Amino acid sequence: MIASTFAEVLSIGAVLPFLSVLVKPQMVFNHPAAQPVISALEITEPRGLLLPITAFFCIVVVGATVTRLALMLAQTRFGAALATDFSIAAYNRTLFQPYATHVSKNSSEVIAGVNKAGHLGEALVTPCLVILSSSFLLATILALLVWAQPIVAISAFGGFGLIYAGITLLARHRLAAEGQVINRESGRMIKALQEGLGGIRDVLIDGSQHVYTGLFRGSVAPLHHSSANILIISQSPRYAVEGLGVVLVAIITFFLASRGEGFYDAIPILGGLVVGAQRMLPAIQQAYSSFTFLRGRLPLTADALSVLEQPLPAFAQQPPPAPIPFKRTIRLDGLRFRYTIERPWVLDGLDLTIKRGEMVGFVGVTGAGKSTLIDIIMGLLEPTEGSLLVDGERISTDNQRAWQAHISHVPQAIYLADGTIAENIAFGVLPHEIDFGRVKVAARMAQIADTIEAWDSKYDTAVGERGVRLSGGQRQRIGIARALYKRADVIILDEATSALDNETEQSVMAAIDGFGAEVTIIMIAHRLTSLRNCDRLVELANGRIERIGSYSEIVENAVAISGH
Ligand SMILES: Nc1ncnc2c1ncn2[C@@H]1O[C@H](COP(=O)(O)OP(=O)(O)OP(=O)(O)O)[C@@H](O)[C@H]1O
Repeated sequence: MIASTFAEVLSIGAVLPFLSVLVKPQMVFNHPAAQPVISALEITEPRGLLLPITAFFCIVVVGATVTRLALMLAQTRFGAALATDFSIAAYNRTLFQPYATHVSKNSSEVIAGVNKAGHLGEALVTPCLVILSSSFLLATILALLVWAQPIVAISAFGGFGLIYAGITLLARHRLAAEGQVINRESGRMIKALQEGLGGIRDVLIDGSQHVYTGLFRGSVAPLHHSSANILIISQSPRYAVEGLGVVLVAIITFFLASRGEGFYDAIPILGGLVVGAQRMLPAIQQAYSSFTFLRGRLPLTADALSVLEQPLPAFAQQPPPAPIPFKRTIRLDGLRFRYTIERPWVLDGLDLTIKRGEMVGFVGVTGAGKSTLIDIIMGLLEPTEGSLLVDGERISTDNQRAWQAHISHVPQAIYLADGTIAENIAFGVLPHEIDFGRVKVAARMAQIADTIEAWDSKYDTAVGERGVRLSGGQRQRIGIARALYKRADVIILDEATSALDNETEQSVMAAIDGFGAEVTIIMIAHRLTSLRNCDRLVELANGRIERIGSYSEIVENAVAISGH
């Protein structure tokens, strides 16, 4: 920045001797400061100065241009590097938020937050850098011009400054309002996109494309309108100032030329002013437009900073912890849970002990709290009151990671990544670290190996984005194979076999049951027959344990439990 400013100032300063040599060569030839150059270059007459001074002037101008370019490059690269860091930090911090935070937010809100953080570079850092470097350059050039021609410089640039200050003052409320619109509508735009594309099957069947296009238009139109307004506010003074600049040069020329020393004497000063203005006006404009951009993106910046301020738990910076010992029991002790203080208790005083190696099924009518309970057992949600104990040790934020290292979770809806079958079974493992032997064993146990091995590319077959090429039952078996690949000793199945036919379900369950006393299995299933291999069934009702018994004991009441 200093080098660029120095080069700019030098190029403006070089105008004076250059034009002086053109109009008053004799005076420069006799000037004491020119003597060392004259004797070094062995110049004998005034006109001989023309070539060296022209060359010097050109070199200085080229040098100034190159340093300006270098400064612009450095600023842009720096902004881009920071934007990358901000995006990664925002995504990382968001991923590390507790599950309770995630369930309390709309996913489009979360995506919009991470997205906004990615724009921090262009909305905050680059404008600040531009304002800083432009102000430094402006102050230096102005000091030089004031030193050379105080009255002319102050009146000319004071006029320009007043125009910018006036417009800034007038437009400040408008800018703030447009900034609010941009911030609000950029979030809504993501929401409209997500809802339309997320529910594409229903959109196609219902023919409701125009509804979602309308929603999208409702946010995109004000978003672009406000961005355009900010652009107009930031660009409009340029035209006024450019026009005024020409008028000012004409007036100053008139006064300098009519001062008596004649027009020729005024040319070097005028040249200096014109070059000074040519450098200063873009710098003022840049600083001003960066300021308006910064001002207009202030609400967005505030939102983005709040994403970056999300706390990182201590374990985020530590290597994965070793699993805590689990040899005997998982115990729920006076467990109560509610999502927020305003909401009713979902679980209201549960006491239960699950022995290692046991297969326990949870049943209960819809909304009874089964999913909430397994989220607590998995250490995703913290009990509001009471505790979850593993071998007598209370699970809290400090050791939840070490407990989760034991667990594999198979949800009803399996998320499939856009990768190969092997990558989806060894989910979260880098491709070069996948143990293919283990992938095959897991696939065989999940009753999906025959299907996969019948495909041309076998385990390297690509799964389309979100697994559209697989049937519901195939997806569930991939999910089960994924849990088996992890070789966890606690497997939690949440409606994980609902899309399988009875026969496949029984083969999968028999394979899982075959793990014996090493593996503890906790299951939820609406179809009671899915739970027939369980050692015990626990029936939840109104947030409490209604009954505990064997499959045959509970199944007598099957109709009442399932609510069907
Ligand atoms: N994120 C949440 N925020 C607030 N309340 C919730 C949330 N998730 C679930 N609930 C409420 O908690 C209660 C228990 O829900 P939960 O999903 O645990 O029941 P469930 O027995 O698993 O039901 P289902 O069999 O339908 O899956 C319900 O009343 C539900 O409305």
